[in-house]
Amino acid sequence: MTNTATIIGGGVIGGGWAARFLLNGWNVRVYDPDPEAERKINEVMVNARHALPMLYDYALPDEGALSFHDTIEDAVAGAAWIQESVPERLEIKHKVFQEVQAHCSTSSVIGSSTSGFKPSELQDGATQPGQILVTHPFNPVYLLPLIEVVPTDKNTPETIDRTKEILSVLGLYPLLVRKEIDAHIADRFLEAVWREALWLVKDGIATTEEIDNAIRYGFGIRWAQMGLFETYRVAGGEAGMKHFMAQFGPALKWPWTKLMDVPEFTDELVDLIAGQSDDQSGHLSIRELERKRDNNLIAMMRALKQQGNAAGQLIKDHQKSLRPVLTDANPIVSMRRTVPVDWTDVNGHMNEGRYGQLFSDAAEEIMAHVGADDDYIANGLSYFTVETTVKYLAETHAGEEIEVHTRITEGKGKKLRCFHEMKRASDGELMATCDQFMLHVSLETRRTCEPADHVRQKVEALAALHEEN
Ligand SMILES: NC(=O)C1=CN([C@@H]2O[C@H](COP(=O)(O)OP(=O)(O)OC[C@H]3O[C@@H](n4cnc5c(N)ncnc54)[C@H](O)[C@@H]3O)[C@@H](O)[C@H]2O)C=CC1
Ligand SMILES: C[N+](C)(C)CC(=O)CC(=O)[O-]
Repeated sequence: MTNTATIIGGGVIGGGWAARFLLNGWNVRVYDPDPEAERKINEVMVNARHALPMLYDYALPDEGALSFHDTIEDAVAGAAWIQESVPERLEIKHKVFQEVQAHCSTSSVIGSSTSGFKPSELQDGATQPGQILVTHPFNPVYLLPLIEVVPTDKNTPETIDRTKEILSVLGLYPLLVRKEIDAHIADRFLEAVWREALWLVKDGIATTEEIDNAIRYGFGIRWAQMGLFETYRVAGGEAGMKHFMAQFGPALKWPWTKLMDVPEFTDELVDLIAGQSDDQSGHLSIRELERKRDNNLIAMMRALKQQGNAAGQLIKDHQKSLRPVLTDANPIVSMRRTVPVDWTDVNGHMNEGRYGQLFSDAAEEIMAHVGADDDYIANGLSYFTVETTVKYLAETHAGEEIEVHTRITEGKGKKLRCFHEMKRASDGELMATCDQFMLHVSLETRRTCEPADHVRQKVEALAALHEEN
């Protein structure tokens, strides 16, 4: 039987929750008095359907059914999970819980998206307080996995387990907050950074864009892969966390922040932090952690490069200056590069799919060399590959430098055939070959056509040169 979730309040966050449930095969019933709610949720769904499936290598379950309801009573019928996402006002949330609990099953989980209220404040005056707990998400809920689960002692261990279990089934990461506190864990950081940023803007130190750049070109990328403490453990060098705290401890007394209410770095606190850091990361040496960090950063920055975003666009621009100018040799060295970490697979070597990428990139360099460059393509002419034969001859691994040597083995009219040899740069060992047959096309009709004269002539000249093998 399909599970049912009820979303009370279908704004930014409620819409994200609805999408997360629907795309994981749950039926979703929405209650929101705003007449625009249905349109807004349907718009969120368009983005979510585009985004969430791309995270996975396998298809998601069939989407659940979405329905809108005029009353809370109707909306909560049959719901295993009820997610409250109404505005951050305690009196509105209390009123909603009263009505929800008057009609829902006593076995439903009632999660609140509240950014900052403590669960005990939410439970205050409730008919069945133990049914309500904080399940605080992060925008966009359909993509970001963190859910802060904040219970009180009124919630039974069974309720907490069930909550965590359902969230996990939805692909979410339930982080149990062991003690309730205003704004939970993550929003306390966001608040600290937000408040500092407000001061920097107000005091004319930085613009909003400069602040965003300070985050996204540097520590923001770092945080995404190692968080705060593991990052600082590595920053302590071989001596680790204790050294980091000894070095930067005095800064707690310096005016490095507007938030001057800081804890004293007593021996007890230093030992507590260093001990927890050892438990968390002590199984890896600093060098291993550095390697892990670097591999993560490479994978993330290469993903950002693909999207042309901030640090990724920077790499893209810089890489233009690294692009070699090809020369008319026999063969042409069409590509020289290092195997990146995200090209390897379960066997620890370059995945066969990436050979296709490598030879395709080499072919693009050859295309540009014969005049089928970015401007030519922008004018509606290009080459499409119609056949490739790849032979895998020796393994290659992340970090290895490789070259592609290319010969044009057929170059007449619409036809362009390349024979690529992938070699290890250090000793020239042949590692793979690719016989690639391309046809010249019009990007308008998507059908073959004759190339422009200058391209045809260049292709023919290179084919003649490469015949002399
Ligand atoms: N926007 C954000 O970045 C995040 C917000 N949250 C929390 O999620 C909750 C909702 O915030 P948003 O979605 O941003 O607000 P929002 O303003 O986008 O959506 C609130 C929705 O609740 C509806 N609503 C108002 N009164 C209602 C009622 N009595 N019954 C049912 N629906 C009602 C409104 O029509 C609106 O569609 C808040 O508690 C907020 O702190 C949590 C994480 C992030
Ligand atoms: C600004 N905020 C307090 C509403 C932020 C959150 O609660 C979490 C998020 O998505 O940033």
